[in-house]
Amino acid sequence: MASKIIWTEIDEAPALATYALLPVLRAFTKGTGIEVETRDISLSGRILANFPDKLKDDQKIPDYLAELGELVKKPEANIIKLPNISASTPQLQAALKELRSKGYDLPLYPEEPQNDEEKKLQERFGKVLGSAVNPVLREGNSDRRPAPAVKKFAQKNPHKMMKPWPEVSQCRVAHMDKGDFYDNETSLTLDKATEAKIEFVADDGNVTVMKEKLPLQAGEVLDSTHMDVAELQKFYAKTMDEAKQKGVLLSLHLKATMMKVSDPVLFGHCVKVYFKDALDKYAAELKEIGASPNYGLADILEKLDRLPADKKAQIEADINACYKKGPALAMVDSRRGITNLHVPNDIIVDASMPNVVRDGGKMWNTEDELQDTIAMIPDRCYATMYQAMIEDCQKNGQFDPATMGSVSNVGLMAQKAEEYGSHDKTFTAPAKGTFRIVDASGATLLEQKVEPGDVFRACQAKDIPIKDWVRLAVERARESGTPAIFWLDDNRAHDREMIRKVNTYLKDHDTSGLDIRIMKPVDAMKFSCERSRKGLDTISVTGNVLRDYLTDLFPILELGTSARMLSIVPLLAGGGLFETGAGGSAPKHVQQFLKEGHLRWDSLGEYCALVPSLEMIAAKYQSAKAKVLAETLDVAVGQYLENNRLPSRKVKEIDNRGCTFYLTMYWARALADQDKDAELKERFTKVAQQLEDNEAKIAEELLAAQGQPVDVGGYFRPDPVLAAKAMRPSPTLNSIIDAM
Ligand SMILES: NC(=O)C1=CN([C@@H]2O[C@H](COP(=O)(O)OP(=O)(O)OC[C@H]3O[C@@H](n4cnc5c(N)ncnc54)[C@H](OP(=O)(O)O)[C@@H]3O)[C@@H](O)[C@H]2O)C=CC1
Ligand SMILES: O=C(O)CCC(=O)C(=O)O
Ligand SMILES: [Mg+2]
Repeated sequence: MASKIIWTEIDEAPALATYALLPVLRAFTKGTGIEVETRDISLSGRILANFPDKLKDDQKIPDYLAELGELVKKPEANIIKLPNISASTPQLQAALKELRSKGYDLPLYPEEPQNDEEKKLQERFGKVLGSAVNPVLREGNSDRRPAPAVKKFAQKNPHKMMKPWPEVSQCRVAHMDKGDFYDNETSLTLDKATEAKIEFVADDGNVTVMKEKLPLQAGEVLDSTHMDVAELQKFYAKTMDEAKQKGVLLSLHLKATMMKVSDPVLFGHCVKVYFKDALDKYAAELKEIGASPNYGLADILEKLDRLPADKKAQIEADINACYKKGPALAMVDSRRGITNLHVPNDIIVDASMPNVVRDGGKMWNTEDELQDTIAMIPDRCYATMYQAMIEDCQKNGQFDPATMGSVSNVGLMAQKAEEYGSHDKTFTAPAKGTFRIVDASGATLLEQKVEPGDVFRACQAKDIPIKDWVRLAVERARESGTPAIFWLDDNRAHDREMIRKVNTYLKDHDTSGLDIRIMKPVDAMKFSCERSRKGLDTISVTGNVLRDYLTDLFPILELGTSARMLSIVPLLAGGGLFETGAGGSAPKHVQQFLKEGHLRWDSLGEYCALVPSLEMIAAKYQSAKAKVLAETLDVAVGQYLENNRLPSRKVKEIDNRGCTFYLTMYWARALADQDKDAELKERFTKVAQQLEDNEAKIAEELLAAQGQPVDVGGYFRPDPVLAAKAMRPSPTLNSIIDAM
């Protein structure tokens, strides 16, 4: 059987970086029996794969995501997964616009479907919206941590992004104290398998089936909950008053990309409350032009163009009056006047809250200065642990990356665990009534009484993944000799079921001498912060959402970016999914690249992910060559760090292309210097020599490419020829690599 690495083609900065790195990987693995194949799972690729009927033959592409979704269930899976866009509606619209302009005859996305046909079309697009990729590929739990060399490097060369916490800080996390998902949650563990359905029973007795088939396994944990939107609006209004009165910034932190059904609605309510005067006054006009607060203020402003000029001006003036009346909003881009409420995917909580901590409890104001913010995270399931960290900083000051210990994570993720698999079970209540989950016998398993507009959701966590998660936690605790803390809250219905399971499954393992505890998220956060400040490491063992949040939070503080994390998904079927870093696809990096030819993306995550991927081939196929490649790449990564070849943020200094060049040179040198494989040694002795002899020339050629705008022929679907040209601007380097 061929040993194959699948490299995912994705979006934005990591997609550009791939144009530099992949040719190197292919050249290095040539003749070793390792094949490197790509699969396009980018947003644009997924759109095209979804509409073959609308495309010419030469425009069609296969549904690679579905193919990889099958592959991850097989033992031979070995996939390098780079971060991809989880598209919010505005991102989908932008991608569609680009594709249509490139001659792909795709239908428009109906934001507000008017008939059955449009509804069907919306559903079809729904497949590519939001976090459409990760839940399909993540058929395993998550092991995210800094590689020892990376952590050591970060302590020796602490990043300079940390700002001090002020003596007096008005920063706080504001959350609801009733009516949120946390408050309303009910949960149970299935004692036997059944095929359930979700129904909505209106108070007038009318029953609507919301989800026809909900197969449930024995032993799985099933939850239901809802967000009371009247309480949510009250909460927003109250917090806005508080921010106004205290003279601090107001910010909202949600995850509208991943939580694609619930969070745009939660976001929309905030837009509605903040701009209430204007939106209420012109409700009829806004409806007519199809403007929805759920897509953010930017979308509303754009659609105003559909109105006569005087009406547009009136509405704009009224919107501006809301800014005067309300608290100052945190800005995403103060120079362009883009606020926190403009676009739902601009404030993605896992990435945005760590920046608040990093910046001393502040966000940017309209003057382009940092200012204290009240950070609204409506739901208490996850808000309170952020507040615990903020309090820790207010008491003890900023964390010190030079000395702080690491908080790594073992996350329950497999088989669409918990909230991150709830999109097809999330509904907005059409009326006053009850959502109920009914089993095959007609008995109600769980139910939620709701008011119109409330957001209902059901979540599942299957038993096999939970067992595997506990196993992985014990294994990590044993291998690292580090305390492992299960972040579970016995005040949450779901977590109570989980605690029972954890206690049961821990008994399957030898835990003697290990420090394994279960703590509430707030206490676990305090405990982990305290240890980290003392330079001690701690493993957080969490559910899917905290996995996501904590693996950005601590790495951003410790390493400057979560891109430097090792992010391994040991698949349940025995294969491996190697994610590159724990962050996203960095749209800002692309903007900078297009403007001034400097790509500040750090591919360390990609370099690091390749090591276990090659190790897996070595182990599975007894490939001595793969083993040597893995060992030498590990050495090269060490050299890359030791010699500080990380990308600069500034134009005309080393960028992604230079970084990948140095990694290449160090890797070649390590292969030349090893003695386990004579063939590789011979081959790479020459290559290493060539690269080293030409180091100055190559570095110069790479720098010379910077400083002017770059055209890669598109944002969501760049032209591969132009992108390759832009990302491989050194003829000297190219000739060495291409001759291999
Ligand atoms: N696994 C996945 O597939 C994930 C996908 N996403 C998707 O990514 C997109 C952007 O999300 P967003 O929340 O802005 O998060 P990002 O992680 O893309 O960006 C946040 C910031 O983190 C820094 N950063 C991230 N990766 C790197 C890297 N490799 N090198 C250097 N700096 C890095 C950058 O800081 P600076 O600008 O200061 O340089 C960047 O602006 C969204 O569409 C989202 O859905 C998000 C998370 C995970
Ligand atoms: O899939 C997504 O939308 C985001 C995933 C993510 O943020 C993570 O896994 O850290
Ligand atoms: Mg994340």
